[in-house]
Amino acid sequence: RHALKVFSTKLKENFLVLVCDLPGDTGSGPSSRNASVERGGERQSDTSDSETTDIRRINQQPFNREGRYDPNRFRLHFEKEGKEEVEKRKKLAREKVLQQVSDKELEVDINDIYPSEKGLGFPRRPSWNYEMTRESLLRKEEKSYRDYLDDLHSRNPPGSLSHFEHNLETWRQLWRVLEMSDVILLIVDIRHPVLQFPPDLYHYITGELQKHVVLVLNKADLCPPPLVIAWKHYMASQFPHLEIVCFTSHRGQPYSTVLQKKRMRRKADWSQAGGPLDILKSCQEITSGRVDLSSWEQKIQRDAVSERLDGERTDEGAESVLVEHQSDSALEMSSPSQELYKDGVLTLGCIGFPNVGKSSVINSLVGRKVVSVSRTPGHTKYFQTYYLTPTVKLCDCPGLVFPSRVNKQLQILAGIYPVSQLQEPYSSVGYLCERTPFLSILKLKHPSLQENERNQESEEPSWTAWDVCEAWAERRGYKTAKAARNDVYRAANSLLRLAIDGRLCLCLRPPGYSCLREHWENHPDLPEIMALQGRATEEEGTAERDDEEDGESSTEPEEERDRDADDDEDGDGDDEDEGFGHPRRSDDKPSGFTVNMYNVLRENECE
Ligand SMILES: Nc1nc2c(ncn2[C@@H]2O[C@H](COP(=O)(O)OP(=O)(O)OP(=O)(O)O)[C@@H](O)[C@H]2O)c(=O)[nH]1
Repeated sequence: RHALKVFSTKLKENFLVLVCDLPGDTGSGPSSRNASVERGGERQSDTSDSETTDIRRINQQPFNREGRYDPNRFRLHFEKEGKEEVEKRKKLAREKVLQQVSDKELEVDINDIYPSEKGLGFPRRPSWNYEMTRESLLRKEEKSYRDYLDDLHSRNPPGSLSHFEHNLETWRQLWRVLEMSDVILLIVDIRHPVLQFPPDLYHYITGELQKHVVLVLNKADLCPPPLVIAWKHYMASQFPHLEIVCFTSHRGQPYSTVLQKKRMRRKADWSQAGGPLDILKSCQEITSGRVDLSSWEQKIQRDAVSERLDGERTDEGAESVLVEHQSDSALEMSSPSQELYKDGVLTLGCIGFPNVGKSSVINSLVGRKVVSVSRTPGHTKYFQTYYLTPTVKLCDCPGLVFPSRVNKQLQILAGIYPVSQLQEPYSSVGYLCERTPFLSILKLKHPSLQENERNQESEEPSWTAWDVCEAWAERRGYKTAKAARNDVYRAANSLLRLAIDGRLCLCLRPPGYSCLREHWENHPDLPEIMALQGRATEEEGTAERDDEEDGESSTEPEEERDRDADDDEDGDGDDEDEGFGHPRRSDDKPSGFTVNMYNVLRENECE
């Protein structure tokens, strides 16, 4: 920490920016996160003072090749589901015939996800003073947290709440980030922003804390531009104090195919992101001259220039950014900063659900890869601060799942749960299939049909979620090890991953979207959104570049792949010729909208 302080001071004086790892930060010090692990008495726990036997810990701490504990993984703690409920859902997935839902059902009102009368807040830090001992403060926090849970459960009958974070330590990190930040970047996935925007958090920040929230509508590349605009307007109408920014870290990418997924990982280029300048503009608006943000603006410009010159940024040319790793002791007896923009520095806090792309946003802002990126929810490293420039600091927070009334199947499709650890993936597959034209995209053959019946003109049999998984297993050749039967569990996992990655894309819509469709499809902001997505130019150039890259091997670090136990490398990588289109529903006719987003991936790409 001493070394870091020295660097921090130099940083301010000379604009010397360094990447710095704490030498002793292997978890052996008494105040490190590993100390928490030791305190917890279990090597693999990230501690929850509020743990009960009803908690399921998700994301087993992985061991790397040498079998060492990885301190950077933060585990989600969700309430265990009853065996009975899981079995019931499995049965339903085998029996219920899938029916396409109406477009109206894709429209989601935020008040249905977070009804105000259900007390769906988040746990607050209880008051404290310097007279209290550390132990008494911790006890008070635990009690307050238990009271919060009791209240929540008294207002919401069993089974009605979504999965949500039960690890008090994660909430403590949120408190700390809220305390030390001047402006909060609340990051959501544009495909379903209302699932990941807890109104209580917004009201707390803008009301009680009197701070600003910048809503980052991330992964804008996965959503048709009219829908991006419609969501932006909806959120602005519901939450008038928000600054709203659209963002993508995968700018100019065609809708991904299985092959493309690997390329995106290999070619992660953070300066390609669309949106950093808009975040800066929002912050300029908010700070209105109280912080000198010119160094940030220059950094963004330099990043853009170096990208144009080099095509690819190298570590040598790129600016490095100092990273300060906060220990858990930093979460304790600290006083909330009352003073905004202390020492002329703007502190931005990054908050969001798991998998919304927080790390990718941070990487894009920082300009080089300092945070590992993972598809596995809950992967963000523990509390870290990035000194972006002498006057701009970024604070990271682990992925947080707030309680809501969203249905669990949808929640899983929104990527909050490590798919490989799902007890029952089939009902989520059913939910997905009822909302996407899965048959035409996946080109499945019903398991009840014999090979010779394939092309016969018989009536299409009805499908259950189980049938879909079975047919997908058949198509991909997923077999169980013992009996060489179709591996439906693996198939279900694979389908869910396609959805989470946006390759079998389910986008929710704001209320009234269908009625106003034409309005959004002719909106004057469309060119702006398309430019952000990097789609204003034709995809041809990208395709050429893709071809050149064939056969290159991934440069993703080995450990990174090891850590992603959730990845289905072999499964997904097998069929490099396969791709899955942005689903086109019956009414997806872009009237008057000249660039057809849905044509970007044609259905026959699957063949
Ligand atoms: N298509 C698309 N995918 C993205 C974008 N940003 C992130 N992703 C993908 O989303 C997944 C999650 O990204 P992360 O940046 O690791 O998300 P996170 O919010 O930090 O996740 P946690 O560590 O779980 O909290 C990864 O597979 C990313 O490649 C984006 O702008 N567009």
